Amino acid sequence: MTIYEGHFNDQDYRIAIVISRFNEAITTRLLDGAVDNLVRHGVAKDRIDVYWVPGAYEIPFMAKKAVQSERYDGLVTLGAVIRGETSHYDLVTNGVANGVLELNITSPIPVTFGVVTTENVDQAMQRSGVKAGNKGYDTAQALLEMISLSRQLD
Ligand SMILES: Nc1c(NC[C@H](O)[C@H](O)[C@H](O)CO)[nH]c(=O)[nH]c1=O
Ligand SMILES: CC(=O)[C@@H](O)COP(=O)(O)O
Repeated sequence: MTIYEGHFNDQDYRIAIVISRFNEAITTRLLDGAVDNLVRHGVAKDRIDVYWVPGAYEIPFMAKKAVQSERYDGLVTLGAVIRGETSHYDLVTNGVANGVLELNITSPIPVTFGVVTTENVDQAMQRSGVKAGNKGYDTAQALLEMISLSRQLD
Protein backbone atom coordinates (compact mmCIF):
# COMPACT_ATOMS: atom_id res chain seq x y z
CA MET A 1 0.00 0.00 0.00
CA THR A 2 1.38 3.45 -0.85
CA ILE A 3 1.43 5.96 1.98
CA TYR A 4 1.05 9.28 0.20
CA GLU A 5 3.31 12.05 1.46
CA GLY A 6 1.52 14.57 3.61
CA HIS A 7 -1.27 12.27 4.72
CA PHE A 8 0.38 10.95 7.85
CA ASN A 9 2.96 13.61 8.60
CA ASP A 10 1.44 14.90 11.82
CA GLN A 11 1.38 12.16 14.46
CA ASP A 12 0.53 14.22 17.56
CA TYR A 13 -3.07 13.09 17.21
CA ARG A 14 -5.20 12.45 20.27
CA ILE A 15 -7.67 9.64 19.48
CA ALA A 16 -10.70 8.27 21.31
CA ILE A 17 -11.97 4.75 20.63
CA VAL A 18 -15.55 4.05 21.73
CA ILE A 19 -16.12 0.30 21.76
CA SER A 20 -18.94 -1.98 22.88
CA ARG A 21 -18.49 -4.95 25.22
CA PHE A 22 -21.31 -7.01 23.71
CA ASN A 23 -19.68 -9.84 21.64
CA GLU A 24 -16.44 -8.93 23.41
CA ALA A 25 -14.58 -11.85 21.77
CA ILE A 26 -15.05 -9.99 18.49
CA THR A 27 -14.75 -6.37 19.61
CA THR A 28 -11.43 -6.90 21.40
CA ARG A 29 -10.03 -8.18 18.10
CA LEU A 30 -11.33 -5.06 16.37
CA LEU A 31 -9.68 -2.95 19.06
CA ASP A 32 -6.36 -4.74 18.57
CA GLY A 33 -6.54 -4.00 14.84
CA ALA A 34 -7.39 -0.34 15.37
CA VAL A 35 -4.65 0.29 17.93
CA ASP A 36 -2.15 -1.63 15.77
CA ASN A 37 -2.85 0.68 12.83
CA LEU A 38 -2.74 3.89 14.88
CA VAL A 39 0.56 2.98 16.57
CA ARG A 40 2.09 1.83 13.25
CA HIS A 41 1.30 5.27 11.86
CA GLY A 42 2.98 7.09 14.71
CA VAL A 43 0.17 7.76 17.18
CA ALA A 44 1.53 7.40 20.71
CA LYS A 45 -0.27 4.66 22.65
CA ASP A 46 -0.76 7.01 25.61
CA ARG A 47 -2.67 9.37 23.32
CA ILE A 48 -5.29 6.72 22.55
CA ASP A 49 -8.19 6.64 25.04
CA VAL A 50 -10.55 3.65 25.01
CA TYR A 51 -14.13 3.94 26.32
CA TRP A 52 -16.09 0.71 26.77
CA VAL A 53 -19.88 0.84 26.59
CA PRO A 54 -22.30 -2.07 27.24
CA GLY A 55 -23.53 -2.48 23.66
CA ALA A 56 -23.46 -0.89 20.22
CA TYR A 57 -26.63 1.02 21.01
CA GLU A 58 -24.71 3.03 23.63
CA ILE A 59 -21.86 3.95 21.28
CA PRO A 60 -23.37 7.21 19.94
CA PHE A 61 -23.94 8.59 23.44
CA MET A 62 -20.33 8.06 24.55
CA ALA A 63 -18.97 9.17 21.19
CA LYS A 64 -20.88 12.42 21.52
CA LYS A 65 -19.45 12.94 25.01
CA ALA A 66 -15.96 12.40 23.63
CA VAL A 67 -16.55 14.95 20.86
CA GLN A 68 -17.95 17.47 23.35
CA SER A 69 -14.87 17.04 25.57
CA GLU A 70 -12.81 18.76 22.83
CA ARG A 71 -9.87 16.55 23.83
CA TYR A 72 -9.59 14.59 20.57
CA ASP A 73 -8.60 14.97 16.92
CA GLY A 74 -10.82 12.07 15.91
CA LEU A 75 -12.91 9.14 17.07
CA VAL A 76 -13.08 5.48 16.14
CA THR A 77 -16.26 3.57 17.01
CA LEU A 78 -16.10 -0.23 17.22
CA GLY A 79 -18.76 -2.86 17.84
CA ALA A 80 -20.18 -6.18 16.73
CA VAL A 81 -23.90 -6.67 16.16
CA ILE A 82 -24.81 -10.26 15.27
CA ARG A 83 -28.33 -11.13 14.15
CA GLY A 84 -30.40 -13.18 16.60
CA GLU A 85 -33.92 -14.60 16.46
CA THR A 86 -35.84 -11.32 16.69
CA SER A 87 -35.97 -7.90 15.06
CA HIS A 88 -33.75 -6.45 17.79
CA TYR A 89 -30.80 -6.68 15.41
CA ASP A 90 -32.46 -4.19 13.05
CA LEU A 91 -33.16 -1.72 15.85
CA VAL A 92 -29.63 -1.89 17.23
CA THR A 93 -27.90 -1.65 13.87
CA ASN A 94 -30.08 1.20 12.68
CA GLY A 95 -29.66 3.00 16.00
CA VAL A 96 -25.90 2.86 16.10
CA ALA A 97 -25.46 3.56 12.41
CA ASN A 98 -27.76 6.59 12.45
CA GLY A 99 -26.25 7.86 15.69
CA VAL A 100 -22.67 7.66 14.46
CA LEU A 101 -23.62 9.11 11.06
CA GLU A 102 -25.20 12.13 12.74
CA LEU A 103 -22.05 12.64 14.81
CA ASN A 104 -19.89 12.19 11.73
CA ILE A 105 -21.56 15.01 9.86
CA THR A 106 -22.21 17.39 12.76
CA SER A 107 -18.97 17.09 14.74
CA PRO A 108 -15.90 19.29 14.21
CA ILE A 109 -13.73 16.16 14.22
CA PRO A 110 -13.96 12.97 12.12
CA VAL A 111 -15.88 10.01 13.57
CA THR A 112 -15.46 6.70 11.78
CA PHE A 113 -17.78 3.67 11.88
CA GLY A 114 -16.26 0.29 12.76
CA VAL A 115 -19.31 -1.66 13.91
CA VAL A 116 -19.51 -5.01 12.17
CA THR A 117 -23.10 -6.08 11.51
CA THR A 118 -23.29 -9.74 10.58
CA GLU A 119 -25.68 -12.64 10.13
CA ASN A 120 -23.61 -14.98 12.29
CA VAL A 121 -20.51 -15.30 14.47
CA ASP A 122 -18.38 -16.71 11.67
CA GLN A 123 -18.91 -13.62 9.53
CA ALA A 124 -17.91 -11.45 12.49
CA MET A 125 -14.81 -13.55 13.14
CA GLN A 126 -13.77 -13.33 9.50
CA ARG A 127 -13.94 -9.50 9.69
CA SER A 128 -12.01 -9.17 12.94
CA GLY A 129 -8.62 -10.46 11.92
CA VAL A 130 -9.21 -13.59 9.89
CA LYS A 131 -9.55 -13.98 6.12
CA ALA A 132 -11.72 -10.91 5.55
CA GLY A 133 -9.23 -8.64 7.28
CA ASN A 134 -9.79 -6.54 10.37
CA LYS A 135 -12.49 -3.85 10.26
CA GLY A 136 -10.94 -2.22 13.30
CA TYR A 137 -7.67 -1.73 11.41
CA ASP A 138 -9.57 -0.39 8.39
CA THR A 139 -11.64 2.01 10.49
CA ALA A 140 -8.54 3.43 12.16
CA GLN A 141 -7.00 3.86 8.70
CA ALA A 142 -10.01 5.84 7.57
CA LEU A 143 -9.77 8.07 10.63
CA LEU A 144 -6.09 8.87 10.09
CA GLU A 145 -6.82 9.91 6.54
CA MET A 146 -9.85 11.98 7.52
CA ILE A 147 -7.94 13.84 10.24
CA SER A 148 -5.16 14.66 7.78
CA LEU A 149 -7.62 15.71 5.08
CA SER A 150 -9.80 17.81 7.38
CA ARG A 151 -6.75 19.67 8.68
CA GLN A 152 -6.03 20.79 5.12
CA LEU A 153 -9.23 22.86 5.29
CA ASP A 154 -8.75 24.26 8.80
N1 LIG B 1 -27.55 -7.93 20.43
C1 LIG B 1 -26.49 -7.04 20.48
C2 LIG B 1 -26.51 -5.92 21.28
N2 LIG B 1 -27.58 -5.65 22.05
C3 LIG B 1 -27.52 -4.71 23.19
C4 LIG B 1 -27.72 -3.24 22.76
O1 LIG B 1 -26.61 -2.76 22.01
C5 LIG B 1 -27.88 -2.37 24.00
O2 LIG B 1 -26.70 -2.46 24.79
C6 LIG B 1 -29.08 -2.76 24.83
O3 LIG B 1 -30.22 -2.75 24.01
C7 LIG B 1 -29.28 -1.82 26.03
O4 LIG B 1 -29.50 -0.50 25.58
N3 LIG B 1 -25.47 -5.05 21.28
C8 LIG B 1 -24.36 -5.28 20.49
O5 LIG B 1 -23.40 -4.51 20.51
N4 LIG B 1 -24.33 -6.40 19.68
C9 LIG B 1 -25.36 -7.28 19.66
O6 LIG B 1 -25.29 -8.30 18.90
C1 LIG C 1 -28.49 -7.94 17.75
C2 LIG C 1 -29.27 -8.40 18.89
O1 LIG C 1 -29.85 -7.63 19.63
C3 LIG C 1 -29.48 -9.88 19.00
O2 LIG C 1 -28.23 -10.49 19.23
C4 LIG C 1 -30.43 -10.24 20.12
O3 LIG C 1 -30.73 -11.61 19.91
P1 LIG C 1 -32.28 -12.05 19.83
O4 LIG C 1 -32.87 -11.30 18.65
O5 LIG C 1 -32.26 -13.55 19.59
O6 LIG C 1 -32.92 -11.65 21.14
